[in-house]
Amino acid sequence: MKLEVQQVTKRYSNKTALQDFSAVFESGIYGLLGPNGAGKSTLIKIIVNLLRPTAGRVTLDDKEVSSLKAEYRRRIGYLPQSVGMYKNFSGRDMMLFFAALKGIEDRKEALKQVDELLEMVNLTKDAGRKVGQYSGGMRQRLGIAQALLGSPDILIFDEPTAGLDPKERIRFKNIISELAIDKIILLATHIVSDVEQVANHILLLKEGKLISNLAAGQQVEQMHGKVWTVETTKEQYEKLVLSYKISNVANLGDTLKLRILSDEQPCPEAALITPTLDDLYIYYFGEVGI
Ligand SMILES: Nc1ncnc2c1ncn2[C@@H]1O[C@H](COP(=O)(O)OP(=O)(O)OP(=O)(O)O)[C@@H](O)[C@H]1O
Repeated sequence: MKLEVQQVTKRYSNKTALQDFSAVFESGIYGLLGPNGAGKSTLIKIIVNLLRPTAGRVTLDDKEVSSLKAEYRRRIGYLPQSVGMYKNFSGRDMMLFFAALKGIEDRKEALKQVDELLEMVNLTKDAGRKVGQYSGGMRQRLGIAQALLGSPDILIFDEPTAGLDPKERIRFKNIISELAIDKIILLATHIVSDVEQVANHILLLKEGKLISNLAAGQQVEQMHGKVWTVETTKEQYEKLVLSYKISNVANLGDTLKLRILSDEQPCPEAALITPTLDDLYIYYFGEVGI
């Protein structure tokens, strides 16, 4: 299975949201990382064939996805940033409705899948409650469950952990890891920890351009020799922050312990340390991805 995005550009009137984006997705988990407005949702909508690119194309096993229609829709599970739901439906009925949209016609099969997925996202005991009474996190979990209906072999999640508490975030990551065999999974997020440890590949998207696409380990590897630690006074910190990107500041009482991102040693006392994906994010995007 090979999903290929070929030189895709998307312009919205005077805004270029995506510029000449190319990537090949084969089975594995791909993390698409970028700050708000980077173009992640635009790319995803183009991949799932909800939006037409201004230029370029998307193919699945060399066939253009726009020509595959229902066949392609059946193979895709998609969690948009916001899933439309009927407030008066129970969680289970909402899922049965999604199952019908997905083309799962056999009622018994639909019920089986719905109950399994509700269990998977920890909503079994709330399955009979109205969706209108669900918390944001519960609705998000229902959204995740609907994406998994029909066991699609391509799963695309836009900001999947929005509204989830830490325990549910871990649960989501475990679900994804278990499902990953022989599937293409794409997770778009600005939250580094969403893709850390779970993604095999990391794509960095900045202002509509793909700036890096590497195996997860290689992404972090490229930061070797660029991450420094140093203990400073507040005054020294105020000087360093003007010239360097700082990925973390720990308050030690009288002093501050800094993580500095720099190609050269920022000050004589600075020592090199092992980089993380957080460091990479701040190196490229200059902001904290929490
Ligand atoms: N329908 C639209 N019309 C005009 N501009 C748009 C439209 N949709 C998105 N944009 C712009 O395109 C750029 C990319 O937006 P997009 O939603 O793809 O980014 P994103 O990385 O998903 O960000 P976020 O996480 O905030 O959704 C942004 O500058 C956005 O304002």
